[in-house]
Amino acid sequence: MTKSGRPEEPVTDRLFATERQPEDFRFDAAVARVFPDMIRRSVPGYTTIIPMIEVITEQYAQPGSNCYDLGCSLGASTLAMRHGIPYDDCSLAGIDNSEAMIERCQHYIALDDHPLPVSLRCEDIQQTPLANASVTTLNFTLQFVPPEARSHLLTRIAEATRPGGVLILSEKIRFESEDEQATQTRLHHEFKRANGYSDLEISQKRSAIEQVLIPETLEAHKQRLKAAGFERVLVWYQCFNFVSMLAIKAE
Ligand SMILES: Nc1ncnc2c1ncn2[C@@H]1O[C@H](C[S@+](CC[C@H]([NH3+])C(=O)[O-])CC(=O)[O-])[C@@H](O)[C@H]1O
Ligand SMILES: O=C(O)C(=O)Cc1ccccc1
Repeated sequence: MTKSGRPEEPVTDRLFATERQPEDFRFDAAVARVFPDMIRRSVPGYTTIIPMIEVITEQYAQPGSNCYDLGCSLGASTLAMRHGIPYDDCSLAGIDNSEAMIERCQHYIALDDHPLPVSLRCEDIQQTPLANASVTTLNFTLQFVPPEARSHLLTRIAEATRPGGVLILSEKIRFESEDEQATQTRLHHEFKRANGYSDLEISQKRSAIEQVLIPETLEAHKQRLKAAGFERVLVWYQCFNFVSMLAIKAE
């Protein structure tokens, strides 16, 4: 933070640039500090998905409902939702279990001059209470929840969602076909290289996230969302192995 309590100017992600001891990736203070740069240079489509979350929120928010951003990090998706909600009687909550993220997120929310209040909670999304929801966002967060806990969370979200409400679910995915998996992974790595990451950075980050970020197939996501209680699931964005889905509750 600067002396004025504002987050400093964008910081370049060099966390994996020098040789490190293997250690699982965590959303700690070092990651929170470089996060805007890291996610923009690492996730193909992130800079398109954020403004589209605003567009989708505007379409599906319902008056008098609650909107949730689960795994809000520094609040990029939260702010997109805030700007999309066209009613002043909606509530918006951003939830993340990383203290470092929530602390910095408070500053970004405060810097955004907008009348809709945002409540930030440092909580595990697997336990956080959800009710009367119209739009819920999981923008690259479900992938960090243990696979065996994903159905329970999605069922809680579906049950808390009003008729006609939605879940925006963005995920890194894997592919059934070994060939496609190899090609899409290579293209993702080329995207990272084009954004200035070295081979060492790419390979050390890959090892660090291996046990932490568990991708599933698009088919597995679709089936589980339907079993959880969503009527329709569509893919509205894909770039390489990164997709965003819209899961819609029956009217
Ligand atoms: N169980 C959990 N409970 C709460 N938070 C969690 C949990 N597991 C992980 N997180 C949080 O989920 C966030 C995932 S980042 C989201 C980007 C954001 N949505 C964006 O649009 O900028 C995506 C990425 O880094 O690829 C991190 O802040 C974790 O602390
Ligand atoms: O960097 C990667 O290779 C990813 O798959 C995306 C990512 C982005 C931010 C934190 C963890 C993983």
